[in-house]
Amino acid sequence: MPLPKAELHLHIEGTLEPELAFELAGRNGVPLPYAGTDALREAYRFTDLQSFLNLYYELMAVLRTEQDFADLADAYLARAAAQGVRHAEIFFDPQAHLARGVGMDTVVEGLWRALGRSEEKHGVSTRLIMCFLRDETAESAMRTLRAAQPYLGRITGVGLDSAETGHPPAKFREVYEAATALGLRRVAHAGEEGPPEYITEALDVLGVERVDHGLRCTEDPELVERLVRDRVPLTLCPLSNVRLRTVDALADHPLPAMLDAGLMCTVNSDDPAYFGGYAGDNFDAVRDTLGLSEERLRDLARNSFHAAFLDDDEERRARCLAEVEAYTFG
Ligand SMILES: Nc1ncnc2[nH]cnc12
Ligand SMILES: [Zn+2]
Repeated sequence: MPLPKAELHLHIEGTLEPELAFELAGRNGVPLPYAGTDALREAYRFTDLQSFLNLYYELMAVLRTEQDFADLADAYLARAAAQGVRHAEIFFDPQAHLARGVGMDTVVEGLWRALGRSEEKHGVSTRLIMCFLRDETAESAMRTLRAAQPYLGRITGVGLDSAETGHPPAKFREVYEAATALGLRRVAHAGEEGPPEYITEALDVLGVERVDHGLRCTEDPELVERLVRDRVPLTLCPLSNVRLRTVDALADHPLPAMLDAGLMCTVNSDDPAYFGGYAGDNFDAVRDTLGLSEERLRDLARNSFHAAFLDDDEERRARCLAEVEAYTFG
């Protein structure tokens, strides 16, 4: 039995496995410029974030109907559950779908078909976090927030993703203010490829409650001190960092040093279909390659539930934390 954990950094579009991509392409009559799943997997050789995003957005073309989004989410939840995920906070990128003529209703209601049954079917509780594409305009983000207003019963928070460099968080100040006024929780990708200043800005200007990645905080000792003091959760994604060449090799990943520094780290999969593994695979990789002790792994699991947006279900948080304490490593 795997260690129970919450996954807090997961793009649902990044769970599109080649097999499902071809199945949906066939179902929807969408041509794919790859001979088959092996040829598609061959394309998963990324040099940086942008090289990945190009393929990530291209493959989304196969997602057209509510059932497509439901199938995508259900496949992820089954895999996540098998790797010990008990709670998942799932990002989606509405602008990437709206731009292709797929409506907010199709995306949210489709995802909800799977998420609404997840606790019963997979034993995984869920939250939905709507991300704004930071390489689009602030006006587009604001229009997207307005388009999502009828669905706020299904959406817990907002996030910020896509190409980071040259797109500082402050660009989205007004959108985050509006999201806050609507009662939404706030996270943002920062310090994945971008500088530590983007992390500070996400905290100060956007008021984020967690930082997605936050890897480059290690370059700024004062920022590290602040993140430790304020117990700001960081949603790290070790296998993603290797595939996108944010770190040279997993053995060089700063996770052990970040834990030593007292940072509230969590381990997540980001885009598991593209980066070689789901949440449990990321845990296994950091255990095997970075030599994290069982107590360190348990800390990561504890952190994940403490950092989860479970304030409206403290009973579930407590139950999951009790499972972490009771877990015996095999
Ligand atoms: N790792 C990542 N960074 C930024 N945007 C993303 N969108 C999907 N995965 C992402
Ligand atoms: Zn991400």
